[in-house]
Amino acid sequence: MSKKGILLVNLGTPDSPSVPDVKKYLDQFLMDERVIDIPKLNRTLLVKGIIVPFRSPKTAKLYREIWDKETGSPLLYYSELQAGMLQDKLGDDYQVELAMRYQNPSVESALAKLKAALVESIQVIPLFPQYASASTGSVMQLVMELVSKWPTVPPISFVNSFHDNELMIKVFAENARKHQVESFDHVLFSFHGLPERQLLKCDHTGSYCLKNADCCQTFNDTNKFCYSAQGHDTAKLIAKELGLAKENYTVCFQSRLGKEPWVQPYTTDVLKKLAAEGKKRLLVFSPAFVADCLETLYEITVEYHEEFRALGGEHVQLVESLNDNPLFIDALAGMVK
Ligand SMILES: C=CC1=C(C)c2cc3[nH]c(cc4nc(cc5[nH]c(cc1n2)c(C)c5CCC(=O)O)C(CCC(=O)O)=C4C)c(C)c3C=C
Ligand SMILES: [Fe+2]
Ligand SMILES: [Fe+2]
Repeated sequence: MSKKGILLVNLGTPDSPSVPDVKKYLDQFLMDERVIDIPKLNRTLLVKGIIVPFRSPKTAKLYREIWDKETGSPLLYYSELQAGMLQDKLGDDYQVELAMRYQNPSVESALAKLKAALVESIQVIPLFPQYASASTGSVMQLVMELVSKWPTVPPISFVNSFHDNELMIKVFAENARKHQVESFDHVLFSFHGLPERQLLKCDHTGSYCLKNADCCQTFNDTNKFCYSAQGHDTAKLIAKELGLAKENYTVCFQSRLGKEPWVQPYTTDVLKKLAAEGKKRLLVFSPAFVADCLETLYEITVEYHEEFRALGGEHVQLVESLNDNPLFIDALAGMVK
């Protein structure tokens, strides 16, 4: 009997923390028309002429800080564990493959394995809880481009987002409890940032998102594909699970690239505000990711910690990501049709 194919796709990571490998990774990532969504000539000049040559040595240094001698990139390591655990959970009726949108294992190679196994259908689960054109949308586009060229196109389906998945919310809350939430002065939900332009593009009405200060803070039928609205909802659900009052947490956005406005408030501005208010200890969730990666293990754990201390704060504590938590694997299994 033929199997059902499951394709898990995360963002991607360089093959090694060397400058040439980081260059290759950033080049492929930032040349994606959904990531730097400007005309191709401008994108090429910006990415190949400025960002890749100047950013790669700096980014390679950061990757060296988080690279494990035995297991390599944390993002790839946890993604492989997740795929293996999901395969074990689903059993022989399924074939689970892992791919990275950028670099390796490539989406093309993972799809080729499913094709060779003559799977009867493919379900794609982009490993991003909140939908963004630059992440989920990009995975969907690439998979559709590749599969559309096959002589037999199998039944194919996509998970669009899972920002409110109950088991996922429980795992984030469970991971936070390990740090005694009540011992912190304030809690941050720091999401990966996104250019405001990309948020506006995903506003189907063309007249809702960013039209007033709190338009994305409530999740509703009009903004259900909005990355910011989904993020606020994820934060609200985790806060509810922990019994956190509204005044004790803040949703913010990190990792801005370039000079254009990105979704706000920026995490660095929130750190400044909280330090000025005399807050000393912060607990920080990063619920845009399902696995620890450069953005959590370096940007939050090292950079924001140091930044906050320099401002008079004492400690920034990261809440571990979903990683290899069996409940998260149950969550993934629950998404499988
Ligand atoms: C939530 C998922 C992600 C979205 C949406 C996203 C958008 C986005 N990212 C950049 C630029 C960079 N991101 C980088 C690292 C990075 N980004 C994500 C996820 C999302 N990005 C992850 C999981 C990681 C870490 C990967 C790892 O190996 O651990 C980087 C590289 C690091 C650096 O040089 O700072 C860049 C660059 C843009 C421009 C963008 C949306 C337009
Ligand atoms: Fe990113
Ligand atoms: Fe919005």
